[in-house]
Amino acid sequence: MSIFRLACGSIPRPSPTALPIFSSSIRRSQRHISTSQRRSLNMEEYPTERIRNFSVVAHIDHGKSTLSDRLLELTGTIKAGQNQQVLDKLEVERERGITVKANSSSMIYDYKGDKFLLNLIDTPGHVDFSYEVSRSLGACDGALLLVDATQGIQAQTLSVYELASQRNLTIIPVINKIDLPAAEPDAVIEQVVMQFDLDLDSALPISAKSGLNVEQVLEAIVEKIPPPPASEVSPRQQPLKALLFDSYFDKFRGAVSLIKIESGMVQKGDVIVSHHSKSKYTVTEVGVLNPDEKPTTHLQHGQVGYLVCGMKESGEAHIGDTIYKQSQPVDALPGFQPVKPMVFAGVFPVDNKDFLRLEENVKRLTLNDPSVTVHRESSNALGQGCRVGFLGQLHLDVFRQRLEDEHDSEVIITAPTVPYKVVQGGKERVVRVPSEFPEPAELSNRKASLFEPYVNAEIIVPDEYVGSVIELLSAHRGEQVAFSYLENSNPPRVHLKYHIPLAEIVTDFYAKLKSATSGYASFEYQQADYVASDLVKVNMLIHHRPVDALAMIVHRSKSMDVAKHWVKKLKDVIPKQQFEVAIQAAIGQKPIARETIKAMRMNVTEGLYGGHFDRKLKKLNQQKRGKAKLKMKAVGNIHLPQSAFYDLMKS
Ligand SMILES: Nc1nc2c(ncn2[C@@H]2O[C@H](COP(=O)(O)OP(=O)(O)OP(=O)(O)O)[C@@H](O)[C@H]2O)c(=O)[nH]1
Repeated sequence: MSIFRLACGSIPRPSPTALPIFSSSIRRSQRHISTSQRRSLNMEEYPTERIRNFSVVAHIDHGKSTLSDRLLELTGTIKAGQNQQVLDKLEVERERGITVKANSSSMIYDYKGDKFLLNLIDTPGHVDFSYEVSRSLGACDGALLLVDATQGIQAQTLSVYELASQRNLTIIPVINKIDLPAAEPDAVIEQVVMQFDLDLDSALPISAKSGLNVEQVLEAIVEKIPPPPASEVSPRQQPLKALLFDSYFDKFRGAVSLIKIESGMVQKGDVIVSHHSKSKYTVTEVGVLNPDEKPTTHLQHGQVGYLVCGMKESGEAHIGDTIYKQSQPVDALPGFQPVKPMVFAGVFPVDNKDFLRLEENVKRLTLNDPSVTVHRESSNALGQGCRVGFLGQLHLDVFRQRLEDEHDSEVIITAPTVPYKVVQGGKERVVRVPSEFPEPAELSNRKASLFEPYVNAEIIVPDEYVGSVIELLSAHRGEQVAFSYLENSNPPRVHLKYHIPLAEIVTDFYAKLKSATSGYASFEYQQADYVASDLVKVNMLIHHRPVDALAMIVHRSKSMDVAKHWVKKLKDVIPKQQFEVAIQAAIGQKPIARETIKAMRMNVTEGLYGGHFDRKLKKLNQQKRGKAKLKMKAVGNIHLPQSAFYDLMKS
């Protein structure tokens, strides 16, 4: 089951249209320090029983990155008092204070006289990035389930718990932010323990910010999370089997893979094979992230670290791949579910000359993100561009921001569309661009049937807002599946389950939910099924000519609202002409909404003073006749500048 989620923070936070993602190439390449500057760590000192691989999972903003910082400080991995989210290295992550890319760091913890190697894998909180959470958990034996003591369980707490328990991970509930006056640690502990059927004594109330009780978290990691399963045979005698769970790109060394060794060992000079591509590589370096790269003598059974082997393209480091030694072939590990993009948008340069640069920038940003797809697309109105597929709206917004932040490119991103299915002549095809949508004639003859993707959504909301949330969901064509109260919640909170079209939640749903609940709702979704649907394509016509880049596929019940909204928006950005301009929205040939931009009226009587009434009248009549001529001449001559598209899509 592929997982697609979108979360709505329960604390009001910056607009979701400005959040970040993708490749960690920039961040991680900064980690590379020349080998001579680094001392190798002897991994023989860390047999499996002294290793703990764990993750921190939580709803957004519940404090994962802050807790990670404290753990790194307490173990002396980073200097205390830096008070910055060490694992959030992307500019956008720092700026927005959110994690968008899973990250990891190893730390050495002295516990009762023994040294333990703790491998922490930080995960992003936003649900669009939950594939990152899922694959990070694949490298772990346990997870800290972090819950904000002022907010209690949120929609994503439920989903990350689900992901962790599916993988049979040991879960330690950690109740954070107990320093806040609004914190209710006892109630939240009870809520978490009851909801997930956990041991009451296992819950740890902490403040990641002040460090209160964080030492206990380290102790619990060692005591409660099991070490990776031990093997009877020494790692040197076992065949190497390593799971590639993440990668980043370094411009000097190529793709650097993050691996978990399931069996055997790997060291510099080994010839390894990718199970996925069967390509062979010679290992040039192995090590751990501490949090910067620290080379090690080798990596062995149970350990998590990085591996450099001359992979020139980031795509060669295939996430979920199994790595083995050339001399000892092994069966592949289960790997990961491939994630499919569910939101598609056209990305075009504001200036057509910039296309190649834009394409290169888009590709660079998506290098390390296997969930993104990029294909060339051309539009009559916008010229050459790319059609990019994302996991969700947030994923798209993050991409846009990173493109603008890191590559200094202004881009036009067309209205997002979801993948619809068309069954025609017994054949099924997926439509990701409105231009591929069947013509109304084909639909009216019942030669084609249409299906749209639905999701299973979960919302947790204080009961005072439940009425407005239900209203919002039904306005977005959602159907209620379940309604229940969360236990031990004060104020009472409702847990809603809905079946809702994906298209309804990829536009402004998130913002509406936040405003309807003052930010107190949490929301997430999983891809569900395809349902037969009465869909239409709405074409936008400017001065009777269709503008392909503005066409949209919508449910028939929404077509009128969408049409009115877009003709109005267009009216606001198209400059006045010397003739009247019709802006229409149409289904097939049939217009369903119209706005008119009145002609620019020049004052032709300027300079005629006093009683020249006849001359004024003559001038005005001349102007009228001139306009009629102009109107005819100018049919089809409206040129909508790219900058107008930019304003249109931004507004
Ligand atoms: N008062 C208080 N604030 C905290 C505590 N832990 C985290 N915070 C604050 O909560 C906010 C969110 O913390 P993060 O560590 O960025 O949360 P996160 O879960 O990593 O967020 P995402 O990466 O966006 O999912 C920040 O403003 C932190 O300073 C705590 O124990 N007490």
